[in-house]
Amino acid sequence: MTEILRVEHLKKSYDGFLAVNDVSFSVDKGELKALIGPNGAGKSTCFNMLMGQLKPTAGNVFLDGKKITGMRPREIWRRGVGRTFQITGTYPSMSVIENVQMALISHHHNIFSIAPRAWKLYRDEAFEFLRIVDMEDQADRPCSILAYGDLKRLELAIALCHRPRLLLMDEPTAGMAPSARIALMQLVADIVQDQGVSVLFTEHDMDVVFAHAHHIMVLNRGELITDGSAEEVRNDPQVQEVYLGGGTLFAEARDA
Ligand SMILES: Nc1ncnc2c1ncn2[C@@H]1O[C@H](COP(=O)(O)OP(=O)(O)OP(=O)(O)O)[C@@H](O)[C@H]1O
Repeated sequence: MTEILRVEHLKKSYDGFLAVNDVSFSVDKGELKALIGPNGAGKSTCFNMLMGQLKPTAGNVFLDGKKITGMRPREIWRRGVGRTFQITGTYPSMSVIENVQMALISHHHNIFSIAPRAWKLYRDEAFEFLRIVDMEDQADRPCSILAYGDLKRLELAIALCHRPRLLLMDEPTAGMAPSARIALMQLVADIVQDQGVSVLFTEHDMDVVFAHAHHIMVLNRGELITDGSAEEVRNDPQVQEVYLGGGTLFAEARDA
């Protein structure tokens, strides 16, 4: 497999406190990889450095072999790294398809196409993206009345409009019912397989992680303690110590 993302010796210190300490890993093309760890392990800090929102204290990030460390978020996004957030960012006053059309207008650099003409633009293409997330029958519904799980799927369609080669998903199933979580991640896994996009995601729900991730990395107190298959991670004594020996993650998974 060819790697799309390489992270080398990444470090982030907040006033002397090492939130991420010497983390190195890679993500392959077409890979669905999870970054897990207890609360405060450094997952968001790591994501924010990959996306350019935070400047690393040390270390480097390479996309397709090119150094992107220290680049602005927009430049990293332009190079093909997309992101979805824990809190969805759709426009509630618009319909489902209009939200996708807005993303396509931005993708095609057509931001001067102001309404009313704008709503005719890219409608067929928008339908294609809604089809990918199985929402074409909801195209003309206002976003404000969508169920939370549908909003998440819409957000995924919007992220795909920019044809990301790598998608970073920060707790994609946060706030969802357990059955809806599995369904959303199944959709993501299908997209990875059908579109060849790579996905790196953080997640607290272990059922979701172990059901879908090709590989799993475990971060604990800023350090990467393992990076392997579900089987390797499950049997890793350090991981068992973190989660069974007083860590919070298994408890959260059980209570979910
Ligand atoms: N801006 C900041 N200033 C100081 N400390 C911070 C800042 N942001 C995060 N931290 C600390 O860095 C550590 C890692 O935080 P981070 O949010 O990256 O963890 P996380 O694994 O994403 O946690 P969670 O699962 O709860 O979202 C925590 O101890 C946190 O308190």
